[in-house]
Amino acid sequence: MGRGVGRAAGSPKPGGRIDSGRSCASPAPAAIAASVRPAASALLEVRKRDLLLDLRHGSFRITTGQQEQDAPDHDEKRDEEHDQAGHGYDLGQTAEIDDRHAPFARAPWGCIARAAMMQSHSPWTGRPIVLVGLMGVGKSTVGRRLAARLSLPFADADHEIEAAAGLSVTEIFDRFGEPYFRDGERRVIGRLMDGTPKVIATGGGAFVNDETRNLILEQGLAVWLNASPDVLAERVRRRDTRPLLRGRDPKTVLTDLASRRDPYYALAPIHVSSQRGPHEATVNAILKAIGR
Ligand SMILES: Nc1ncnc2c1ncn2[C@@H]1O[C@H](COP(=O)(O)OP(=O)(O)OP(=O)(O)O)[C@@H](O)[C@H]1O
Ligand SMILES: O=C(O)C1=C[C@@H](O)[C@@H](O)[C@H](O)C1
Ligand SMILES: [Mg+2]
Repeated sequence: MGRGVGRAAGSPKPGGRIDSGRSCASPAPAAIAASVRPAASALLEVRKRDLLLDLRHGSFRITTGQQEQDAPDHDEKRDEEHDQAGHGYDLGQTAEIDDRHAPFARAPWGCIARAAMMQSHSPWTGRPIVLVGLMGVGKSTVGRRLAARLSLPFADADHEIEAAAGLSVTEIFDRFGEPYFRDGERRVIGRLMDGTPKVIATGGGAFVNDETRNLILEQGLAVWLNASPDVLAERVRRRDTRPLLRGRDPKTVLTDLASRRDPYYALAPIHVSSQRGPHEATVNAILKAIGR
């Protein structure tokens, strides 16, 4: 079932391009290997640094005593209601700088400001802030809140693609296939990266595309939102709008995607972990990480 995107029923743009631009040729295996090698070595470097700066203590915890609830990214009113009601679990909730790639993993709250400064290799200078990461991590719902906190426009790449195509993401996958969606995604993000300050939530696979990733890294400030497969699987179960998960066990798929995509996401200069907890905790962690 697709997300409603305000299209004229039965009048998709037939076989047309989702956005203006060039078509995307599949990368040759050698090109993929060349792209992955620096990603893996970057990851290794970060891990080495993590070992040297061993700040592994407690966690920044917020307890709201309520279950984390669904908050569809396109339903702002409902999202806000959930926010006011409070998200999360009756256990301690965590929003922290990424626990594998940052030197201040699981640091107590008092350490996070200092740690965030250490992590801010690229403090925000007004470039588009681009959220990347796996499905369900919160790019859309956190991104919209982040934009509100910074008084910036917000754009959701998935929604932009849907609006341009007059079809939901699921319908685009079904009618035209994933390569067509990826091509549209690349061009839509190219259009969104217009140099003006804004927050952009990407689709989960966007940052894996070499051209898209390079554009974001060159012209934006990429923030990797990360969460454990358990947390992701809980979140994505709430909506049946992700074609890559249809009829499959979400945790299995997300664990597999994480192993393949994390080396790419790790190339983002800012890493923020979004574990169980309110969206605002993740927003706060991002703001600290980008020096705001
Ligand atoms: N602290 C939190 N951080 C992020 N998401 C949360 C949080 N608490 C609850 N959620 C919920 O997780 C679900 C997934 O979030 P969202 O749709 O923003 O993910 P996404 O990264 O945009 O996924 P996709 O790549 O599929 O678009 C939503 O229902 C959202 O409300
Ligand atoms: O991780 C992915 O590949 C995807 C994530 C979603 O945001 C959508 O872009 C689409 O469902 C594909
Ligand atoms: Mg999204």
